[in-house]
Order: sequence, then structure tokens, then C-alpha cells
Amino acid sequence: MSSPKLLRKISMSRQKPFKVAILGQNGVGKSAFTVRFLTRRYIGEYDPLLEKVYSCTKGVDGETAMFEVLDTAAQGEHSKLEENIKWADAFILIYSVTDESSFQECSRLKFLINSYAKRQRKTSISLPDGSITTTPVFLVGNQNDRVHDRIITEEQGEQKSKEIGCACFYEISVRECVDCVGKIFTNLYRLCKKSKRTRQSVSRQLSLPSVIPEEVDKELNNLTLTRRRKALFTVG
Ligand SMILES: Nc1nc2c(ncn2[C@@H]2O[C@H](COP(=O)(O)OP(=O)(O)OP(=O)(O)O)[C@@H](O)[C@H]2O)c(=O)[nH]1
Repeated sequence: MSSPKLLRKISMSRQKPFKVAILGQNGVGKSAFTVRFLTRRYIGEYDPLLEKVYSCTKGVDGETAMFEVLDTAAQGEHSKLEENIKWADAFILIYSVTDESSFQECSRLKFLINSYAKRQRKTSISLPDGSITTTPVFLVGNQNDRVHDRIITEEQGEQKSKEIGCACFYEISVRECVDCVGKIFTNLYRLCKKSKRTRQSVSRQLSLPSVIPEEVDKELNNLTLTRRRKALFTVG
């Protein structure tokens, strides 16, 4: 008989990781935020050019959740940003409360998330409370320990979050708060799970499949490739 440990390993290997991309202007604290979540430690300095995906498991509501976290680097290159947006299931947009341009950058990033996610047909769904959500995006104002350098108020952050359609807003200090970052990830995970459940139940009510079944999806992909190959042969 299989041991519980082995069964857990098998079920984990079948579980899809929850992919979260951390986006924001340079210097807002994306790496500090990511490392706080992964290790609970605060590390001050990082290589600004390094872009990395970290993988970890965390306990959420009695379950083991698999996370993949993409700590993005310089956001100048458009194609790279598009690739990162397409990769993720959910997003955390970070700005620094001491930096106006990092605050404005979040609007641009949210706009791009909306347009790229739409192209991927990550369509919006209605939540039971009547609100609409697309790909979940949280807005986070960081560095609020720097009280004398603050430029963006908490109210402005909240206002921006509503304006650009983020699901939640937080103001934190990655440096000062150990648990804040973990809570943000946990809430994002819960929201995505809830969205998935709602989507499935709505689909059931409409007697539609919640997602395209894997085998149908494969068949469609094969068809596209076959057609492409055919077209290539014809041209050749
Ligand atoms: N005072 C304070 N400093 C912070 C906080 N979070 C990050 N920092 C500092 O801000 C600087 C930038 O942090 P990073 O985590 O490297 O920022 P980043 O967004 O990853 O920057 P790039 O890698 O250049 O994109 C570092 O010196 C951090 O120590 C915070 O909550 N409070």
C-alpha cells in the first residue's frame, strides 16, 4: 500500500503551480518582497538585472499550495513584459510611496495586463458579490516606513487601485513587516481559487465545460499544426 507521504508527493506532482508575477518600476522593492515571501527574511540589496522564477510550497487553509514567483527585472523591453504577463496566473503590482513615477507606472502595467490577458482569452467572470474580475491583480504600495519621504498617500493608493480595477490594495513596508507579504500572497491564492470555483459552478449551471478538456485542447492544437504544416508544404 502507498504511504501517505508518497500519495502526497503524487498529488503534488499533479498540482499545477500558482504563477505570480511581481511587476513594478526599478527600485520599488520587488526583490525584497519576493525574498520576504520565500524566506521571511529581509535582504537589502539585489542584482537589478536578475530576473528569476522561484518555486516554493506554502500551507494555505490546511492545503499545500505550490507557488511560482517571477521577480521581474527592468521592464523596458515590451516583448519581455508581454511574455511575463502571458506566463502568470496573477499579478502583484508594486510602487514605492516615495516615488510618483513608480505609482504612475502601475497604471501602464495594469493596462498592458488587461490587453495581453484579453488576447489570451482570460475573460472576466462575475463573482457572487456582483463584482467583475479578470486576471487577479493586487496593488501594493511599499516602503511606508519612509515616513519623511512619502509622496503618495494611502488614500491615493486606494483610489488608484479602484480606478485601474485591482482586486485588492495594500500599503506595507517589506523592511518592517515580516507577515504582510505572506498574507498578500495567501489572499491572492484564495481569490484565484474562489474565482475558479465560481467559474466552474457558473459553467455547470450553463451546462458548459469550465475549461476546454485537455484532450480536446490537444486535438485543436494538433489541427492548427497540421494546417500550418499543410500550408507550408503547399508553399514549398
Ligand atoms: N526603507 C525601505 N527600503 C526598502 C523596502 N523595500 C525595499 N527597500 C529597498 O529598496 C531598494 C530596492 O529594493 P529591490 O528589492 O532591489 O527593488 P526592485 O524593485 O527589485 O529593484 P530592481 O531589481 O532594480 O527592479 C533596496 O535598497 C531595498 O533595500 C522597504 O519596505 N523599506
